[in-house]
Amino acid sequence: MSPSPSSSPFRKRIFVGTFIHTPILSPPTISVLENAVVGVDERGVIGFIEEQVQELYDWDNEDGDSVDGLTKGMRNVVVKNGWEVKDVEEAVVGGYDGSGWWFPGFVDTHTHASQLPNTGLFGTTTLLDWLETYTFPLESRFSSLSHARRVYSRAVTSTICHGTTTCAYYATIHPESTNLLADICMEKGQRAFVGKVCMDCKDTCPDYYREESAEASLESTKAVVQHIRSKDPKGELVQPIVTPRFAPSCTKASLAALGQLAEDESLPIQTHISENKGEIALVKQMFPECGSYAGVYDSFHLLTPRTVLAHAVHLHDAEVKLIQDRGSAVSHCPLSNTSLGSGICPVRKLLDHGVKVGLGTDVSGGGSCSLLTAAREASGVSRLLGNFEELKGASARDMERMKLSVAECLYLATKGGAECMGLEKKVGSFEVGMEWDAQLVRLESVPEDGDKDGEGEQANEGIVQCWGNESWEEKVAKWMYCGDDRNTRKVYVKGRLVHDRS
Ligand SMILES: O=c1[nH]c(=O)c2nc[nH]c2[nH]1
Ligand SMILES: [Zn+2]
Repeated sequence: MSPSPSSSPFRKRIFVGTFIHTPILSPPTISVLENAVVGVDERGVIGFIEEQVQELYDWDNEDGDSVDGLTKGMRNVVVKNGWEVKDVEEAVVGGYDGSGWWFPGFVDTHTHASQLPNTGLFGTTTLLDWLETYTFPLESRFSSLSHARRVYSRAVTSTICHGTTTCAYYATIHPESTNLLADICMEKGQRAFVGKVCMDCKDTCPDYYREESAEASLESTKAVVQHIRSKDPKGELVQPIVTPRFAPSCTKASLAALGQLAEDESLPIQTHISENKGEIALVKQMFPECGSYAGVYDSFHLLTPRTVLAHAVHLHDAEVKLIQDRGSAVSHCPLSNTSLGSGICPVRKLLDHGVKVGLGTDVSGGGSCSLLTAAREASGVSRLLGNFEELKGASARDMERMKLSVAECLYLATKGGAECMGLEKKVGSFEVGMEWDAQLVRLESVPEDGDKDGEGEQANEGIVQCWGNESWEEKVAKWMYCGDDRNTRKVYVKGRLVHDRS
């Protein structure tokens, strides 16, 4: 049986090696803690962090062999921090040869677990015809629980294998299969936000969704909230999230009821905003009295400090200001924006206005569930945006500022995402008191004096190689630009090992 979110199936552990994280955005910083030990207690909480520990890897020191698998340096740190060595279950060593490091788990602020089977399918469509052609028919199949189990098990496993320790999921309109998605996250140990999709507007939703009324949508959302809270009352691992699909899918009655529910129950909210110009025109036509797309959500009390808005590609300045005033966040989904030809989200502008920004994979608009790929794409499109601004006559300095650095992209993938989801005190960086949501990253280490011409060695085709002369910052850049799930060797959530590829 899998442990409940609050149970404690393990004892104290120490994690050893190099720890890299991006704890601050301004100035963008890749912080490297070498020869370090992180102590994680029975609750999965970081109890201490010690850097530059002496005799850390000295398994055969003057005391003879290591005691209980802990070297003298490790034991000294444990005792110095008030723990007893006998209470430490194990020392998990990550990459002491310079080719591996511990990194915070990724926070995916926007994806659709139900759309996994359509990954890579969009043809020549853009948002509105893509929804009609590919997405609505696919999602209608989730009235079947066996179908839902098959897809959701694979979706959660895939994101975990790619280092995603927190994920904000859209399910579908079906409450039972949405509950199942939440159960699967709990079983597999992933931190998650799970939302039943609300879409009750008869003019914009397909015929086979006709049974969804504003009342039904609200009642089934409440049922999902209750189900998740019955299993995880404090939301330690999985939380419900109010999910109006996007303004055009919902009636005013439904938007109003969902805004009220979120307020009454202090629930987070996720939706889409300003992704595509046709969508924006539709919103203007459906909600002329609201002034703007962001104004629609604001009118229905759906713009809150716990709201995450996916895409935000074409916002007007006044909308950016409104979103910032309300403390809402943006999930930047660069791969999806590119695939569906939606445009490029001006992330620098959002950050300059003080809007919280994280990254989303947005499967299946996006063709990969990897947040590492999203970080890479965020860098790529930001560099292109600089060129577009140049065409519009921006200064060279402004053009240069559009580019997001490796440190910034990885910040968005970790701590930035945690801020969007209201989890910044728990996850996203390595600090005492935060929870151990982490991934062990390894590059392929190429031996300095290996076999001639690699003879006798199995070249690991395509995996990022580390030649021994790179700085830590360069290794991290190689990982972001060329890495994949083969580099993600172990994944922990709240101290629990949820993936082991080593
Ligand atoms: O990228 C997107 N994926 C969706 O499923 C969706 N629904 C509304 N708007 C959307 N955008
Ligand atoms: Zn989406």
